[in-house]
Amino acid sequence: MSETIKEMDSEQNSSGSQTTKGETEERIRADWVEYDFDGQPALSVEDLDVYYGDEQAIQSVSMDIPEKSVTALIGPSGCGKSTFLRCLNRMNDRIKAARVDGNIEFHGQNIYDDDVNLVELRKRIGMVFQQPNPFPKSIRDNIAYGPRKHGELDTGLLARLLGRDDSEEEEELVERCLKQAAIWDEVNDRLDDNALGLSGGQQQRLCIARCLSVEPEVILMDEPASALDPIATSKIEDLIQDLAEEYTVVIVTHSMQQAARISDQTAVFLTGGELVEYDNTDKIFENPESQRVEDYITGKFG
Ligand SMILES: Nc1ncnc2c1ncn2[C@@H]1O[C@H](COP(=O)(O)OP(=O)(O)OP(=O)(O)O)[C@@H](O)[C@H]1O
Repeated sequence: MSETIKEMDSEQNSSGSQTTKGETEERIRADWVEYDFDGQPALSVEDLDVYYGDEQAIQSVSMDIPEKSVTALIGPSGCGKSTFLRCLNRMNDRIKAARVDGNIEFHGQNIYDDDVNLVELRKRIGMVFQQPNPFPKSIRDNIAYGPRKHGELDTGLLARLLGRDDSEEEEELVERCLKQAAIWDEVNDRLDDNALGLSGGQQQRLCIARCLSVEPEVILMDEPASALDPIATSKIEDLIQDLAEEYTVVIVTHSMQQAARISDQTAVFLTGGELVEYDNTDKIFENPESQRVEDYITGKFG
């Protein structure tokens, strides 16, 4: 693998002539060691390229993301981890300069097909960001907002008058999501308080509970603990591992220790948006195939 990368860096093939993009992609694929896992992929990424204007941020990435497990995306700053993560629920569509080529299959459909309903897609593939971003509303409303918006909960005066008040269902949903996100015990006596009054770690767990309220299958997390202290981080890490029993979690992290602690498989991206190695987390950290990955993990660069 490392030889391939060196060759690619020089942009010359063995006969000394310039390498075309097609040849480069072919070589990435030819050298690629497929990550073999038991079970089903939740998402299958094939030949993904992402450009911001003329700059390529992701280069011909293919990978299957196993369901109900934690997949960590690691690599040095600017290597494309967040860009890749945002492709998985089409958040890059919101960035004007971004252009995405390739396929990402979710339940047999390419999420980049024209007829994909983005609201529905992002409901099934939710996202948690680096900075906790609760709505400036009550704790209860943070959880109930999504289901109300999607028409799954009907509450309030009109609903009561029409005899289809879902207040009881809402109470159950709020409790279930807050319990799943391991924050119920800390907030159950103040559900009507403003969420902005919670600590950073509590706000982040509330955001995870909010994401769960619309019953996603996949949860994308972009450095969800990087703004938190070690105790809050540890709670988020425990929570992520618990969630992976039911959900597929994909997490971008700058912390190799965190990836090693909580993930089942790790994908290592290196500069230029190449996915250089993707394997079982123990294998990546103990015996990587690629010299460049070993150098990165042992701190020789990055
Ligand atoms: N909205 C944008 N517009 C233009 N270029 C962008 C945009 N977002 C990212 N990039 C560029 O794409 C490349 C990959 O960025 P990205 O944020 O995905 O990397 P990263 O690995 O997540 O970095 P970090 O670890 O620092 O968050 C970088 O060169 C970055 O400058």
